[in-house]
Amino acid sequence: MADLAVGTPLDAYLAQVVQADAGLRDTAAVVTAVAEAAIDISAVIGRGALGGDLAATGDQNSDGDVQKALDVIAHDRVTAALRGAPVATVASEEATDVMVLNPGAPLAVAIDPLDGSSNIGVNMVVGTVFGIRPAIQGDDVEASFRTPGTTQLAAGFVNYGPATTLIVTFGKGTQTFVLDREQGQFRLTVAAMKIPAAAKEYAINASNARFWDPPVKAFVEDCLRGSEGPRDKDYNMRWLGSMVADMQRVLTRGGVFLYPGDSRKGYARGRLRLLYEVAPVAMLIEQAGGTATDGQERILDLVATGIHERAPLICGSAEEVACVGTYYAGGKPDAGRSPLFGQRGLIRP
Ligand SMILES: O=P(O)(O)OC[C@H]1O[C@](O)(COP(=O)(O)O)[C@@H](O)[C@@H]1O
Ligand SMILES: [Mg+2]
Ligand SMILES: [Mg+2]
Repeated sequence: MADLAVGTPLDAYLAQVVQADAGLRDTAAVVTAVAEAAIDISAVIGRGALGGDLAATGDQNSDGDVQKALDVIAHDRVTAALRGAPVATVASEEATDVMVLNPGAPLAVAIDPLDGSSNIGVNMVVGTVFGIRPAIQGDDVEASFRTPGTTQLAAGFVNYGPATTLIVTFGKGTQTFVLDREQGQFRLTVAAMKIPAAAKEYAINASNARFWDPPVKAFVEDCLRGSEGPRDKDYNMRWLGSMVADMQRVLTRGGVFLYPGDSRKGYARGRLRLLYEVAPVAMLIEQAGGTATDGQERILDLVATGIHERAPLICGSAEEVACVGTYYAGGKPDAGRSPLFGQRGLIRP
């Protein structure tokens, strides 16, 4: 693919993707559909409470989360756009079962229509996540989603932040586009995102520390010990309550994001869902030179047995993710001897 100038419109970029690989024509059409829905959703979010209470609660979704008005608005906008694209089936966070849109169409799409729902109503960053796979035809509508993340033809997310951005990959690097509101289109700003291998920033919800598995406790403990501990460097911490927001930071400046399994009821495999959050992000991260595991296994090799199945996610700068892996493999000193916290670790009995 030719180098692409900053400012290249999304449709011109997609034309080059298809020119380089005609087999991606339908996939590019799906990205166009998601981008068009995202422009609408961005306008709804940009009006805030002037457009009504976007945080108004309704029913529960299949994962037990209370749906907010914006969850449903985003779900309706994205699925309506996908109905006009070559999409056979959709697995959405906001629909209990697989949705059949266009029987016989070539693609299956997993979507988190609105990621970061706890940020709705407080003017914080939220997003839309998608992963596109070949559709497996036949009566079993879930079959297309019981394949590993390596079958994804493309993946991406939109961030409704100070700028509305689209971060996408077709398996040849990870690109960033920004919504040009005057032109009403996304335009290229980064042709190939690169995650630094080393980092000094970690993202985890520290309020769950007492529930974490010992390797995670030990890793975070050593981050807290900073240059006085085995990591031999001082860390910064971030947790934005919105996976897509944390991921744009990790993709842009490195770091390690952790949503591990923990001992809370229902959280043995963490909180994030494999098909429409973890696998799309894993493709973006790997295509930007990072790594993504569940602590031990490569995320993109995992196969979901149910469309709302959860998976732990440890991803970002390769050296940091590898370091977490050594804790899972039992290869790190017991931080319980930490001089910083005496015999009792800060977060371990
Ligand atoms: O509230 P917690 O446990 O810190 O979890 C925050 C995580 O939950 C999520 O909001 C889950 O996604 P949804 O909002 O789409 O359900 C992630 O975006 C975010 O990283
Ligand atoms: Mg989500
Ligand atoms: Mg969601």
